[in-house]
Amino acid sequence: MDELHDAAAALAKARTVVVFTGAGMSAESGVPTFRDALTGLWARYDAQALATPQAFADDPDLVWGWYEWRRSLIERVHPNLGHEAVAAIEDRAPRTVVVTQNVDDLHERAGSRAPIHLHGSSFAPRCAGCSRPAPVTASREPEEGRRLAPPRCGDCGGLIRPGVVWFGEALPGDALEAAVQAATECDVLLTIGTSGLVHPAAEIPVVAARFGATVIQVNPQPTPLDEVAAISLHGTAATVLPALVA
Ligand SMILES: CC(C)NC(=O)[C@H](Cc1c[nH]c2ccccc12)NC(=O)[C@H](CCCC/N=C(/NCCC(=O)O)S[C@H]1O[C@H](COP(=O)(O)OP(=O)(O)OC[C@H]2O[C@@H](n3cnc4c(N)ncnc43)[C@H](O)[C@@H]2O)[C@@H](O)[C@H]1O)NC(=O)OCc1ccccc1
Ligand SMILES: [Zn+2]
Repeated sequence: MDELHDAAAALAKARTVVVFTGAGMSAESGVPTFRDALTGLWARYDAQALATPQAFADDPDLVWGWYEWRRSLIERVHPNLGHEAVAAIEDRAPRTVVVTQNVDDLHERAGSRAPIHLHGSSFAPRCAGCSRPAPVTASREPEEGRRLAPPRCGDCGGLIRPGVVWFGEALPGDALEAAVQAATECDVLLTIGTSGLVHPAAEIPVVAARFGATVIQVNPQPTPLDEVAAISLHGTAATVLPALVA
C-alpha cells in the first residue's frame, strides 16, 4: 500500500507533528466508541440524557453512576499498540503535540508526555458549585447503568461532577487555544479514530490543512475529514500506527 509509504515518509521528515485522536484510538483497548453502530455508547445511551449539564441537574445519580462505570472500565483496560506508536512519534519528531477528545488516560499510560484533553478527563472530578477539584477516589466499580450518588464538596457542600466537557459547555480555553496554535504550526497532522462530528474539536484538522499541513487520516470508515486528508489509511489505530513508525 504506497499510501502507507507516503504517509511514513511525510511523518519521517516532519519537524512539527500534531496527533489528533478520538474514541477509535481506544477502541482496541476495549473502551467503547460513541457512534459505532452496535457497540457505540450513543447506540446504547442517549447523549442528551447523560452528557449535558441539564442531565446532571435532573438526575445526578444516573449521570455520576454512568461516568463512574466508564472510569472503572478505563482503569481495567490498557493502552494498545496505537497509543504506544503515538508515544514513539513523540520521541522521534522534534516537536509533537497530542490533542485528544478522549477522557481516558491511555495516552499518558503509553508514555505520551502532555496530551491536550479538549473534552476533559475521567480523572479530574470537581465541585459543580465552586469548581474546587475533588479527590479521585478508588472507583466502586458500579455495574453498568447503576445509579450512584455523587460525593459532596468539602468546601461548599455542592455535588461533585465528572471533569469532562458536556454538550453545550465551552471547552477549556487554554486547551483549545494550544490545540489551534499547534494546528497552525504543524507540518503533519495525524487524525486517528474520530468521526469528526463534534465541534469545535473537529475543526482542528481543518485549521491544520488551511495552514498548509499534510493531514493523514487513520480510520476504517470514511468521515467528513476525508475532505481535508491528503492521505486516508483505512485501517485501525493499533494496526496502522505501528506500521507507520516501523
Ligand atoms: C454532536 C454534534 C453535532 N454537537 C456538537 O458538536 C456540539 C454543538 C455544536 C457546537 N458547535 C457546532 C457546530 C456544528 C454543529 C454542532 C455544534 N458541541 C458542543 O456542545 C461543544 C462540546 C462538545 C464536547 C462534548 N463532550 C464530549 N466528550 C466528553 C463527555 C463524555 O465523553 O461523556 S464529545 C465525545 O463525543 C465525541 C465522539 O467523537 P469521536 O471521538 O470521533 O468518536 P465516534 O464514536 O463518533 O467515532 C469513532 C470513530 O473511530 C472510528 N474507529 C472505530 N474503531 C476504530 C479503530 N480501532 N481504529 C481507528 N478508528 C476507529 C470509527 O470509524 C469512527 O469514525 C468525542 O469528542 C468525545 O469526547 N460545546 C459547545 O459547543 O459549547 C458552546 C459554548 C461555547 C461557549 C460558551 C458556552 C457554550
Ligand atoms: Zn464546592
